[in-house]
Amino acid sequence: MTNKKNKQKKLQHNLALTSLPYEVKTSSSLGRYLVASKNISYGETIITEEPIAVGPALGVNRACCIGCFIQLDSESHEKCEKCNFPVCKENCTKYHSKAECDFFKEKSLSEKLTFNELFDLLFPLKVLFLKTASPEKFEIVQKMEAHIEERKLNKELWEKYQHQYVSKIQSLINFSEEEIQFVLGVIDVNCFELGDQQKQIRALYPSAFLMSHECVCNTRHTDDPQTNVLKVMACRAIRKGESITINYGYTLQGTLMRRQYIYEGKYFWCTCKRCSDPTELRTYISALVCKNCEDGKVLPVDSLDQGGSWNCNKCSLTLQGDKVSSLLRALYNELEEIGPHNVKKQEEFLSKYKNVLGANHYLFLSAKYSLCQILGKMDGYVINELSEEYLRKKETYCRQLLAVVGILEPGNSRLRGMLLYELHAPIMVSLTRQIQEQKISVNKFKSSVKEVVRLLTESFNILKLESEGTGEYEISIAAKQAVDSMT
Ligand SMILES: C[S@@+](CC[C@H](N)C(=O)[O-])C[C@H]1O[C@@H](n2cnc3c(N)ncnc32)[C@H](O)[C@@H]1O
Repeated sequence: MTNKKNKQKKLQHNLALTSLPYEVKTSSSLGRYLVASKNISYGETIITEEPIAVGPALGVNRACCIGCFIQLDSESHEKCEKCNFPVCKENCTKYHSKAECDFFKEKSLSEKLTFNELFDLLFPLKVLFLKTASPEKFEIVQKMEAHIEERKLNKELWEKYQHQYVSKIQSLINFSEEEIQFVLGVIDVNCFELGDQQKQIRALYPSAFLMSHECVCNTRHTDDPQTNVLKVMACRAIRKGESITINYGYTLQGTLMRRQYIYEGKYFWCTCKRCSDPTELRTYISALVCKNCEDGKVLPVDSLDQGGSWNCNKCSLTLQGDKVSSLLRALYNELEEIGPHNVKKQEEFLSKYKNVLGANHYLFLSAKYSLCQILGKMDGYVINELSEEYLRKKETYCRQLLAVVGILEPGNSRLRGMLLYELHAPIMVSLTRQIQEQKISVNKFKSSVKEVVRLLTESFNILKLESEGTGEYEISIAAKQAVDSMT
C-alpha cells in the first residue's frame, strides 16, 4: 500500500473513532432531539461530557460548600478567605470561580445575604455569570428551550420567580428581567438532577439535554461525584436511526401523576406507548382494587385524558378522575410522611390499603423498594438476624419489583442491578441456615448457590458501568467480591 493510501486509511480510522454515535435532528413536536447515527450496542457509552454549570439542587438549604456542594456537618466549617461564604476546605475552587468569588466580595454579599439566600440564587447566578466568564458556554445556554410563553401563562409560577429570584438578582447585578426569567426557564427544563445524600446538585450539560423523553427509554446515565462528568449509556441495543431517549420522570410512578409531573416541568403531555396504555404495558402499576366486585381492576378509560373517569374491568363501577387524583395524592403524602426507613409503618401501609391499591400499585412498589433496601441493613433488621418471614418478604418484594422493572426499564437498568444485589442476600442467608441445619442436601445447596452467583454476576455487570465513587459502583465491587468468594 502506498504512503498516501496508508495516511488516508489512518485518517478514516481516526475519524471513525472520533465520530459521534448520534446526530441532532429537529421535529415540530420534539424540537431538537438525538438519533443514533450507527447501531449502538447494549452498555455502549453514547455521551461523556463535563457540565456547563453546576448548582445546588432545589430545596437544598443546609450548609454546603459553595465550591463543590458537599454537605457540611456543622457550623465549624471554613469560610472562603475572600468572599466569606462556607467552603469545605481552604480554597475549594472547584465551581467557585475567581470571577464569582471576586463578585461576591465586591458586592459584600456575605453581609447582604444569609447563606441560605445566596444558596437559593446561586445556580441562576452561576449561569448568568457565564455570559461574561465563558461566552461560548452561554451561547449553548441561549439555544436551550426555556418555554417562556407557557411559563408566562402560569401567573403563579411567574410571579413567584419574579419575587424569589428576579428582583433579588436585579438588586445585586445588572441583568434584565427577560434574561433572568429565561435562565430560570432553561434551568427548570434542561437540568439533570445528580448526586447522593452527601451532595445534591443540578447541572446543565452541553449535549445530553438534547435527548427527548420516553417513559420507557433506551439510555441510563451516571455522573462522576468528583468531576460531575456525565456518562450516558445505552441500556439496550439502539438501532441506527432510532431516537436516543431518556426518562424525564420516575419509573415507579403511575401515568396520571407521571404525565402531570412531566407537563409541569417540561411543558408537554407525554403520549408514549406506556402513557397511552391504561394497563401500563400490562404491569397494572396504577390499578386500584374494585370496591364493588372486589375482583376487578379499576383503570383509566383513556389514560391520555388527565381528568377522565376510571372503570372496573370486571363490573360496572366508575370512579371520577378527580376523586382518583385526590386519593392518590393523599396516599402519596401518607407514604412520604412515613419516610423510607420505618419498617413497621411501611408494612402497616401495605396492609391498610391492600383492598384499595392493586398488588403492583406504584405506591406499594415504592414502599416495597424501601423495604428491600432496609431489611437486612437497619438496626433490628440486620441480615444474619432476620427471621425467615422477613427473608421471604425481602425476596418476594425484590422479585415482584424485578418483574415490573423488566417491562418498564428493559435492559441493563440501574434499578435492576440494585434489585438483583438485594435479592441475593435473603436467598444466601436462608440457604446457609438450611445447610447448617441439614434441611437441604449438599447438591441442592450447590445448585442454589449457582443461582445466587448468577444474580450477583448480572448485578456486577450492570453496576460496574456506574461512575467510580457512587454508591452503585460500590455495590458492584461488593457483588464481585461476593462472587469471587463463592467460586
Ligand atoms: C431538555 S429539552 C430537550 C431539547 C429540546 N427539544 C431542544 O430543542 O432544545 C426538553 C424539551 O424537549 C421537548 N420534548 C422532549 N421530549 C418530548 C416528547 N416526548 N414529546 C414532546 N416534546 C418533547 C419539550 O419541549 C421539552 O420541554
